[in-house]
Amino acid sequence: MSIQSVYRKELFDIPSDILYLDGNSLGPLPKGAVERASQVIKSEWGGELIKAWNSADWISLPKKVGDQIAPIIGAPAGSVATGDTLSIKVYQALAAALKMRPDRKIIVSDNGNFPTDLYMAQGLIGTIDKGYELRTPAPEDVADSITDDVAVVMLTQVDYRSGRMHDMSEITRKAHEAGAVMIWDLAHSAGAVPLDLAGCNAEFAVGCTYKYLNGGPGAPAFIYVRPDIIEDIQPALAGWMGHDAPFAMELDYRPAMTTERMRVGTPPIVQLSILQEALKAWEGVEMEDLRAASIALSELFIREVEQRCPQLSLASPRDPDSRGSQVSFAFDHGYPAMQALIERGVIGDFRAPNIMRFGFTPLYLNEGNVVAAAKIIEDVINHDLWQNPKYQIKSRVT
Ligand SMILES: Cc1ncc(COP(=O)(O)O)c(C=O)c1O
Ligand SMILES: Nc1c(O)cccc1C(=O)C[C@H](N)C(=O)O
Repeated sequence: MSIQSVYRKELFDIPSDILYLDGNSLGPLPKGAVERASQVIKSEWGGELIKAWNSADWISLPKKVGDQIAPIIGAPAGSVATGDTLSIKVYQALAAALKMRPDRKIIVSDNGNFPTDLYMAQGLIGTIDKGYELRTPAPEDVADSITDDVAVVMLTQVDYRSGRMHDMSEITRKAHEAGAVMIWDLAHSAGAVPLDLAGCNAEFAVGCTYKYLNGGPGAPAFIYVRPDIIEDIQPALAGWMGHDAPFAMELDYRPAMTTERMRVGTPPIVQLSILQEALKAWEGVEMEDLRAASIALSELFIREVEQRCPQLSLASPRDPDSRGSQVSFAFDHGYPAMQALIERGVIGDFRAPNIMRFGFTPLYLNEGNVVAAAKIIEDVINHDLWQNPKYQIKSRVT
């Protein structure tokens, strides 16, 4: 395997002066996206008006896109529904999972989870009867926290700050042994690491498509439900698009017999079309090859940065098998340093309190880019370029 085998930068529109190490937060623009969006807007919406639900088959788009995502996450066709935001999908999965264990009240997550997942859990248990408890042990204590009274284990596989990766099959096994339902958030995994959802047997998985899958800002989220349990799942957000016959306009909710029951309302057709176009970049990509390339790039980056900048300390697991597709360094002046890097064309991001985060996306990054980025990081750190007062103003959102 060579890094070249998955490299297809020609499919993306990335400014030539940018070294983009933030595809773990927002993927770049796929070249076909503009034409596709314009076709959907001008010809389909503009020309066909409401007829396009049939003539352009908008109605099937959420399912078609779910089937494109399925092989990337190791799920069978028909098991992935798309739409809404990831926060919504977390809520739906958790609500359905709690219904599956009515006699249990404990949810286990971890204190490294992305805040929205914890907030959705807090919001949900605040609306149902009292007695539910959300436990957030340290990630390394999760396995020991899965006791026989736990209803649901809800984790993000790859930690958004450090890139530390939970062992999906081992934790799922542990959860099932304790009689708990397992939910995985794959926001930082889908398109980043090989996944075998079917093999790990988890009941639910959710994820977003604007990171490694390059669907664009606000791209629809996805939800996987293990096919053998779908008919017993009671959707908490029982929207008409999850109904078995939405256009029958029945007064009572009757859920679709597939994962489509996890859909809620009208699908975002323009974003879904862009995502469908973006997912073409994955055709012919073997996830094992992508992983090998991701590890090669990440290892090279760590070596280069550690050699050049002893002031930065690795905040990701050193063992690549315990890391997703990102590398983080802790630096007390991480915020201004990242601003200085961005101004010099190296785009990563900063996460409080001191994490400089860099994503490795082998579809459009190669070794040359990694070495070039490390040289610019060396310049910024070793010449204290971050000390310029203009970088100290905390004006950036991300
Ligand atoms: C693990 C995780 N869950 C959820 C989200 C966000 O969800 P949403 O797309 O609803 O903003 C993110 C990132 O934004 C994330 O990293
Ligand atoms: N979803 C985002 C947004 O709407 C604006 C800025 C950043 C994001 C992100 O995706 C953040 C990301 N989940 C993270 O890992 O920090």
